[in-house]
Amino acid sequence: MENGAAKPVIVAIDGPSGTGKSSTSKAVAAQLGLSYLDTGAQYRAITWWMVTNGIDIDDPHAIAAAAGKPDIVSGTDPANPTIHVDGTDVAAPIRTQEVTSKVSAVSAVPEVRSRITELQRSIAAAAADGIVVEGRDIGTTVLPDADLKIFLTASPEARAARRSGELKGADVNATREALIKRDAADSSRKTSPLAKADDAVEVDTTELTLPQVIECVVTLVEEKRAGK
Ligand SMILES: Nc1ncnc2c1ncn2[C@@H]1O[C@H](COP(=O)(O)OP(=O)(O)O)[C@@H](O)[C@H]1O
Ligand SMILES: Nc1ccn([C@@H]2O[C@H](COP(=O)(O)OP(=O)(O)O)[C@@H](O)[C@H]2O)c(=O)n1
Repeated sequence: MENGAAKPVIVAIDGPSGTGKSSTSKAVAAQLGLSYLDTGAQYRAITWWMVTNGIDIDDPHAIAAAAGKPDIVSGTDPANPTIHVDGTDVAAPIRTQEVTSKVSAVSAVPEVRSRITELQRSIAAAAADGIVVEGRDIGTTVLPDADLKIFLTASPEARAARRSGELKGADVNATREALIKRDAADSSRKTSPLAKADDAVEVDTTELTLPQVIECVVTLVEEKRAGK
């Protein structure tokens, strides 16, 4: 692209839980003036709706039949990301232990994935200045033509320590076991599992501070933009 208005840049950031996807993506988007989409919040929101409406989480047919019902709206300002279901602000209830323990089962259902994937693609297409989209299958399935794909990793110990620091007083071992179980479910599902895209840049954040990870990703985006 010639000098002038920059082409919208699409950045995909994937990886397991606690690797720093949300914190990194929000900060990178804010620094570069891009939109931000937390796709995990969308899967949590549809899971919250299923739980609230008494759908049997152990019955994939019941989940599939209901997948089209909730209206899920994501706000993409990195300074104030929002998530609403049928007009209700669900930012807090989607983070409960109950939703966290059920989200992998709901998000494994193909009808749920196709519904949410379509929503994600339309949000990305509407982002005039570009967007940072974080999740599990963004580089592989949702936005395979993204300008830059990052795959964040970290040791299970580091991830559990970060998460239990957030859930004040949570036992690190129990948190670690729950993370490992959720990663295994997310990585082994048939439809669009958690996976690194072949052309993604892998960044191991175990020994890095959050500002170091942010700087690394900002530099990679700027290099991509300069190379266009
Ligand atoms: N490199 C890092 N070093 C230390 N703590 C981090 C790092 N990256 C993220 N964190 C912290 O770990 C927690 C989980 O990060 P988050 O961005 O929510 O991860 P994810 O979205 O991958 O689950 C947050 O409290 C965040 O501040
Ligand atoms: N693109 C995505 C994002 C999340 N998910 C699902 O949603 C769950 C919650 O994602 P999240 O990003 O909020 O999880 P945390 O890493 O923040 O704990 C994951 O464990 C996956 O089951 C998915 O299937 N695909």
